Amino acid sequence: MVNGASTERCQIIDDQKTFTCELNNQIQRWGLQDAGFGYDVVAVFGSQSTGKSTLLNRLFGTTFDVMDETRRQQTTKGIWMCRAKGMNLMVMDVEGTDGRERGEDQDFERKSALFSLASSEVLIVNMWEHQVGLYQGANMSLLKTVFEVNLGLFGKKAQDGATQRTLLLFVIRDHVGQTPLANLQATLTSDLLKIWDSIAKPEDLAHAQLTDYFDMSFTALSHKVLVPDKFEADVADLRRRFADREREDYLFKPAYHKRIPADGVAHYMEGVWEQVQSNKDLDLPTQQELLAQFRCDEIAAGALEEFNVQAKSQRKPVEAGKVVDGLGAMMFEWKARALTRFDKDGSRYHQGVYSRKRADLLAQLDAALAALFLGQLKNLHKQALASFKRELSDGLKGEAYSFADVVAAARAACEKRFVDGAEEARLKDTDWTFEDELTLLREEMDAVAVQCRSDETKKMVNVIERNFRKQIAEPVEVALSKGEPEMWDHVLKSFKDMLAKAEQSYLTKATSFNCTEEENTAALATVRRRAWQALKGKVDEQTADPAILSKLRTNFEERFRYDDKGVPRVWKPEDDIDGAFQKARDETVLLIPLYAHIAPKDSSLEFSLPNETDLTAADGDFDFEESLVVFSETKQLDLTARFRKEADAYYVEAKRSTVSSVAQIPLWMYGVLVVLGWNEAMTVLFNPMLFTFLIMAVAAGWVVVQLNLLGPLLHVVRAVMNEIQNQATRRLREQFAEPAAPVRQKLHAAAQRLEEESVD
Ligand SMILES: Nc1nc2c(ncn2[C@@H]2O[C@H](COP(=O)(O)OP(=O)(O)OP(=O)(O)O)[C@@H](O)[C@H]2O)c(=O)[nH]1
Repeated sequence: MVNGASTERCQIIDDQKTFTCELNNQIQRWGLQDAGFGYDVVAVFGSQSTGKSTLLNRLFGTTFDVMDETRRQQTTKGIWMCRAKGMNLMVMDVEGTDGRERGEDQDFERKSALFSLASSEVLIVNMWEHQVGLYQGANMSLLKTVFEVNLGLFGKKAQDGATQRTLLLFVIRDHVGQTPLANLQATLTSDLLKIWDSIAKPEDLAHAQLTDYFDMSFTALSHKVLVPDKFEADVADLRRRFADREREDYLFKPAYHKRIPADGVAHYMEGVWEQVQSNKDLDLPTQQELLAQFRCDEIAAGALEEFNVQAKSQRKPVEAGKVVDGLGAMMFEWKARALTRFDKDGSRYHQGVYSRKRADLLAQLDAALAALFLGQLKNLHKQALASFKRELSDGLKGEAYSFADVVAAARAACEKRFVDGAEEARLKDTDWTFEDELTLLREEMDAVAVQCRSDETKKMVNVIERNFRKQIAEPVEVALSKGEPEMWDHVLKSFKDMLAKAEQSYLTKATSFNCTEEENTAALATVRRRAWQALKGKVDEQTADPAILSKLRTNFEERFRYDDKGVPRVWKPEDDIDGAFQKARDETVLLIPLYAHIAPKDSSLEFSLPNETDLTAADGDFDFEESLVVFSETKQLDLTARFRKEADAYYVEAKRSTVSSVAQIPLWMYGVLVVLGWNEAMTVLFNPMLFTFLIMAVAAGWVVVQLNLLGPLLHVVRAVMNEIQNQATRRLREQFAEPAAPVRQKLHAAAQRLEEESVD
């Protein structure tokens, strides 16, 4: 047999007694990885070259190497494994015993037998018919050792009290039929019982029976060479006993199964082999626990890896502050998927270990998800607070709103959104809560509402002040322009009426704000003070220098220039201008002290502002008593002086108007003019040409005036006059310049002559 690896079979333990690490992959290639408990293992035990590989190949369609007929030499070395054709069955071909190649070293035989027993459900004990009854030939000595060691192995009862059973299937080869199978069976059974009795048993298992641990079955196969057809038929029948679950003599009974899931077989066998190798007593429960730990860790790691990939996809947005829709559903799915994956493969292993590892995995999953949950809560909190602010500012637009209703609606909506989101993200099977976050959110929303209320109150006070300022302007202007003794009464009455309305409008609105008594008191104080300041502002504007002087002037004019009936006076020389002037001036001057203090005649109309201590800093310092003074004493004197000067001008003007009327041309002068100019007028009227000229001049004048051409005409006339003047000047210069030229020439010639004479 050649030790070459192939895809079909796999050497799990080589002749150097090393376990291969390829088995797991091979099981995958055989397609048995996910078989769970739905697979079986069978091994063969027997002397070398007794047709073991041949039998396995025929029975299970495996591809184990078979010895070449011509060379009787050991072919199977170590232990090989192959998947049976058409069955979920792993078949182990074990190196034959009594091997000449290994001499007297029975160590490997003992180990491989132990390993086969610990791993397989059915152990085929293969022997020639003639070996039956022979102690050495039938490997009875080896079986004795195996039984002994196995008592330690199988003797330990499982937690449920059951023992691990294995079927020993004795296959007698080359059965010629001379000795019936029943006889051979009886011989073998008695030999086995003898061996069992002779082995050294632990004290607590002194009465243990062979049948407590092993089931035995016997079958004979006809001679392969002498009666090949019969041999084939026997093999086929035996094959059916392995394959057909319906048969009564079906060999793979559930009791024989080692309860190792297919995906853990490789690891389990490796562990068993290590223990066999280290010559320790095999402790299968411990082995199974170790295997369970190893496999559960592996399965959990696989599940966790997939889970982490899924969780990572949402970690970034959550960390970036985004609220991930449907995060709870996703987390539930990832978690369920990881647990299902773990349960599917892990639940087949040792239950204690499985439960422990499942709890570990669950804790890891929950820890990873809790971070996402907390992140989502934080983001929901932020989002809820932001939308609360937004909804408040949207709801508080316009005039017709109830602050309390807007706040309550926004608060309920945002809280609901937060709770819904948090509830969605919370995994029901955890003890996660979001109460603290909700409490915090409520507190923050309250703080925002309080701040908003304060802002709104301020805004409202500002609006009231603005309206007040607009409304108070007219009554103040009207009252102050008259300058009557009761003007301050009118001003303060209007002021008080308007202030009452303003306070009422504040209180109406404030009710919906749920403002506290202190807040209302403070706001009303501010309203009163601002209203007073608005009034004072208007008064100041109306009593500024030009305005007050204009008012005094108007007042004076009314007294001086109009008579008692309001008719304008035309001063005559005989009128008492001085008396009227003095009276009007003095009466007007008396108005200055009236304007100087805001003081009503009716004391019930007096207004005062208490000394407010709770006014905000923005309102600044304010002295009410000082605000009642419009003009100081000095200012009054100044105004009086300035007014007097202006009044004097009126006096002078009045005086002048009488002088100009005195300087008028007397009427008789017009009579003299008519008499003296009578002849000239008659000449023009009765001369047709002059009269025509007169008519034309009048008509031209009328047209010029009608067409508004007087300006351009004057312009043209002026230009023509200038030109005439220029021309005249030029002509005159020329006239005087011409006679001077010959004189200059004569003078020039005389001068030349004189020069020449002096040279001579
Ligand atoms: N007489 C007889 N010969 C057989 C039978 N089965 C197989 N042989 C022959 O016995 C020889 C050994 O066969 P193998 O199947 O290689 O035997 P083996 O027990 O696997 O041998 P090792 O792996 O070396 O231990 C071969 O030449 C087979 O043809 C049988 O039922 N009767």
